[in-house]
Amino acid sequence: MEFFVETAVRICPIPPSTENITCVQSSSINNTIQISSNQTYPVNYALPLNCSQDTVFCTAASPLLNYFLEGCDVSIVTLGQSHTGKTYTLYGPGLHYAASESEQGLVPRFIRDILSKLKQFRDRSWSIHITWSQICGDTVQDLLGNGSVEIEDILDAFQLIQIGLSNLAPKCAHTLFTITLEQQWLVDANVQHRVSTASFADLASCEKLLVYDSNGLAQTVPNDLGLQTLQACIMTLSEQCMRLNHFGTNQVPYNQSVLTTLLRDSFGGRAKTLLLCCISPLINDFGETLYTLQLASRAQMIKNLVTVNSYMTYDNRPSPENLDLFGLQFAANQLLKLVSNAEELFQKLVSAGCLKKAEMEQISQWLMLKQECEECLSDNSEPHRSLERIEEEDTENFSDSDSEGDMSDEDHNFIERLDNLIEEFQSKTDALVIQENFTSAKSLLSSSNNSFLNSSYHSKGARGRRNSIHFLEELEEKSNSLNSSKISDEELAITKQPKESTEPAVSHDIKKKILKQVNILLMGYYKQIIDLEQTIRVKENLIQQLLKHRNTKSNAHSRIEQKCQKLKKEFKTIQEKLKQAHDKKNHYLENKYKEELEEVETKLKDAENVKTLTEEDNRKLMELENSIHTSKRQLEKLKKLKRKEEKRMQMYESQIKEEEKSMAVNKSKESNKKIQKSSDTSKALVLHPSNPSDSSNNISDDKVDSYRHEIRNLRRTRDYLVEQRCQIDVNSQNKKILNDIEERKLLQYEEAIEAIDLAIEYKNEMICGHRNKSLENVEEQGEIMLMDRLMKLDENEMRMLLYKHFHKVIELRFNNKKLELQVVDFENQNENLISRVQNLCHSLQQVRMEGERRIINLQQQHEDKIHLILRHMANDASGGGTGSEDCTIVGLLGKPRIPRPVASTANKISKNSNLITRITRIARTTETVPGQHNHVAPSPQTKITRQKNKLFIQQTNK
Ligand SMILES: Nc1ncnc2c1ncn2[C@@H]1O[C@H](COP(=O)(O)OP(=O)(O)OP(=O)(O)O)[C@@H](O)[C@H]1O
Repeated sequence: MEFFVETAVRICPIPPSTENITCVQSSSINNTIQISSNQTYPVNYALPLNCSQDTVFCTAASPLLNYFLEGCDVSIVTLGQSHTGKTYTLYGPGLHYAASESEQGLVPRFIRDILSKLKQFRDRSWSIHITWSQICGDTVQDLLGNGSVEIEDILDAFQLIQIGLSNLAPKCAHTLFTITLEQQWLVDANVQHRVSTASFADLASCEKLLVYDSNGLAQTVPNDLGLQTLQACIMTLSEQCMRLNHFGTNQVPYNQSVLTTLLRDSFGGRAKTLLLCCISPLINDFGETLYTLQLASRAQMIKNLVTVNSYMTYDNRPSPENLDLFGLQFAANQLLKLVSNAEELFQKLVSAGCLKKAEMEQISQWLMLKQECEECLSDNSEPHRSLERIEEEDTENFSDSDSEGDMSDEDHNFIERLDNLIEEFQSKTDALVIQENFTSAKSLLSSSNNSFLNSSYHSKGARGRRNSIHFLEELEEKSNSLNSSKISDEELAITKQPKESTEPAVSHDIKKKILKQVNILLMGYYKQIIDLEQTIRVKENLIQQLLKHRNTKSNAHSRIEQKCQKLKKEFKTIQEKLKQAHDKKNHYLENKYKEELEEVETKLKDAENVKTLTEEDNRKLMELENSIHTSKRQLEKLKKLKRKEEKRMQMYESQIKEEEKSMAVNKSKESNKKIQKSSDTSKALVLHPSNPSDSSNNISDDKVDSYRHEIRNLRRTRDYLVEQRCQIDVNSQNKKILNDIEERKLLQYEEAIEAIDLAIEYKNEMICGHRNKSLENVEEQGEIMLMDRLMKLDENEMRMLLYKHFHKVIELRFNNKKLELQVVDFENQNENLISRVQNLCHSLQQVRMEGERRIINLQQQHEDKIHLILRHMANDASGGGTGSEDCTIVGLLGKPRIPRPVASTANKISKNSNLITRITRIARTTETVPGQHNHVAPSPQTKITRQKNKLFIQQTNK
C-alpha cells in the first residue's frame, strides 16, 4: 500500500499576558493553515486553536492504530520551534500527569487503546515491548536504562514514561519512543505472526542558519546535524516523488546522521507516518512557523510503501496422542538449557569470589539438587544411565585434574568390574525369569490330565487357552540345559542347541525382543558416538586456534601493559595538575583537568579489560584439554559398549536364523506326523482285534464291534469338524482378525474335537480293557461321591449337564482368549513406551551435545574477534610509533578528544548501529547503516563568514 506522509498542525496556546499579535489561523473545515494574509498551507489535519489532547488523538493519531494492529509500522514525528508543545502533545504535561487523564499525551492514549483492542482479540497471543532513546548529536542513549522493556498494562507504560521523562536531557536532544507489538494467532493449521512498530519521534528545536547553496540561493537550515539531514532527506524524497521516482532511496542521505537513520522508515520507508507540526501563532515567531509549514508541505509529498509485517509458521503443536511426548521433549530441552545457563552463571559468580557465605551455601544446595535430578534421570533410562555414569566420573576428573593420572587405572578396573557385575546380574535375572516361566508352566501341566499331553491335538498347538502352555518335554529339556550349565551362560546354552528340534518357542520370542532392544540401544550408541566425535573435533579446533593466536595475544598483552602504565602515569600527572589548579582556584583549568582525568580513567579501565582478555588463554586451554580428555574417555567407553552390543546382536541374529530354520524343518516333520496320526485310530482299530488273547480284555466281540463302529462314526464327525475349523483358519489368515461369532465357532469346533478325541480314547480303552483302572484311580482319589452322583443321573440330565458344561467351557475359553489378546496389546504398548523413553533420552543427549558444540563455536567466534582486534592493535602499535599507537588505543578504548571532521560521522554511526538496530529494528533491511558507508558524500567545502551577530555559511559540493 502506498501512502503519502500525512501532516497535522497544532497551534500552541498563547499565554494570557502576551501582547504579541498573532499571525496564524487554522481552518479545520478546509484543513488549511493561513499565515499572514496571503500564505495558505493545506495540511491533512488542521487542528483548531486551543484543541484538547483528546481531539488531537482522535483526529490525527487514532487512525494509525488500526494499521498498527494489522501489523504495519506507524510513525508520529513532532516538529516545531521550541516551547510549542511537542513533548506536551506526545507525553502530556509532566511527570505526574497520569493522574489527569484529559492531559495525557498521544503515547499513553495510544498504548491504552492498543491494550483495550488487543483484549478483544481473544484468539491472539501478543506481547508489547517499549524502548525509549535520546539522540544527542551522534550518540544514542537509552532513557529507560533497560533497553527493550515488556509491558502488560497501562500502569507499566506510565511507569516507563515517568522514568524516561526524568532521564530526559534538558536541551538539544531528539527522542524516539517505540512500541513493538508481536501478535500470533491460528489460521487453519498455521500460526500467523504479525510484528509492528509504532515510533514517536520528538524532534528538538534548534537555531536556524542561513546558508547559500552552490547556485547562490539562500536557504534556512537548522544548526543540528540530525535536523539538517532530515531536511535534506525530506527535500530529496519530495523531489523524487514529484519526479515520480519515489523509490530510488539511494540518493537520500539517511546515513549522514543517526536521527535520519532512525527515521528512515518514517520518510520514504515502510511506515505510515504522521508529521505533527507544533507552531506558534505569534508574529515574532513568523520565521520559525514558516519554516515548519514549508517543511511539512514538502513532507506531505513523500510516499511511503506501507507493508504488513507478517509471516506464517506451521502449527507444530502436538495432537492429543503425542501431547505428552512433545511436552516432555520441550520441557526437557528448556530445562536443560536453563540448568546449564544457571550453572555457568553460578560458576562465574563463585570464581569472581564476590559471594557471601549464605549465597555460596545456596549455590551448593542448588548443585546438589541438580546432581540428584541427574541421578534420578539416569535411573529411569538405561542408555542415559550408562552415559551419566561416565559423566559423573568426568566431573570428578574435571574438578581434580591433577590426581587424574593416578586415578585412571583404578577407575578403569573398577568400571570394568562393575560392567561385568552388571552383565552377570542381567543374565542371571533373565535366566531366573525363564526358570520361573518353566516352573509355572510345569505346575499347570501337572495339574491337567496326562492324556491331554499325549493327544495329537496339543502338539498341533491349538489356539486359545493352550497357546501359552508348553510341552513338558520341551521345558524339561530347557531345565536340563539350565541346570547343566552356569545360569549366566543361559543364552549361550540355548545357542549351543539350536539345531535340536525341541527349542522352546518362548525363548525364540524373547530373543527377538532382546534383539529389538539391542538394536535401539545400538542406534543410541551410534548417535552418541558421532555426537561426541563432533564435539571433540570442535574442541580440538578451538585449542588449535588458541595456540595459533598465542603470539598475537602475548604481543598485545605486553603492548596493553605498556599502555596501562602510560595511562597510569598520565592519570597521576593530570591529578597533580588538577590539584594545582584547584589550589590556584582556576576553575577553567580545574574543569578541563577533571574532564581529562575522567577520559583517562575510562581509557585505563578499558585497557585493563582488554588486558584481561589476553590473559585468559592458559585457563581456557587447560579447561578445554580436560574436557577433551573427558570426552575421549566417554567415547572409548561408548565404543566398548557398542562393540559388546554388536556382538550380542550378531549372536542373537544367528540364533534366531538357525531357530527359524529348524522351526521350518519341524513344521514339515509335524505335518508328516499329522498324516501318520490320522491313521492312528484306524491302527488302533486294527491292532486290538489282532490281539484277542489279551487276558485283560473280557468284553464280548459284539461289544468290541459296536465300539469300533462308534469310533468310526466319531472319526468321521471329527474329520468334518477339523475341516470346518481349518476353513475358519483359512478365513482368519485372509482377514487377519476374526469377529466374535467366528471366534466362538472356532472354540466350539476345538472343544468338540477335543471331546471326540476323549470319547475315542475312552472307547479304545474300553476295547483294551483299561477302563476299570481309570475308575480305580477315581476311587483312589476320593471322588466317589461325585462319580456316584453322576452315575445316578439319567440320560437327559446327563445331556443337559454336558450341554451346559460345553457352553461354559466355550465362554471361559473365549474370555481367556480376549484376556490373552489384551496382554499382548499391553506388552506392545509397554514396548512402545520403552522405545519412546529411549528415544527421548537419546534426543536429550543429542541436545546436550549440540548445546556444547554451539557454545564452543561461539567461543571460537569470540576468539576470532578478539584475535582480530588484538592483531590490529599489535600491528598499529608496532608500525606507527607513539602517535599512531595512541590513535589505536584511543580509537579502540575511548572517545577522541579532538573534534572529528564531518566525514567521520559515518564511522561513529556504524559504532552505534547495534544500538540503533535494537531500538528500531531497522536491521530488517539489508542496506542499513554499515552498508551505506560507501555512499558517504565527500565532505562539502564550507565557507563561513560572520557579520555582526549573524553567521553566514556557504556550501559547495565538489
Ligand atoms: N496545548 C497546550 N496546552 C497546555 N499547555 C501546553 C500546550 N502546549 C504546550 N504547553 C506547555 O508549554 C510548555 C512547553 O511545552 P513543551 O515542553 O511540550 O514544548 P516543546 O515544543 O517540547 O519544547 P522544546 O522543543 O523546547 O522541548 C510546557 O509547560 C507545556 O505544558
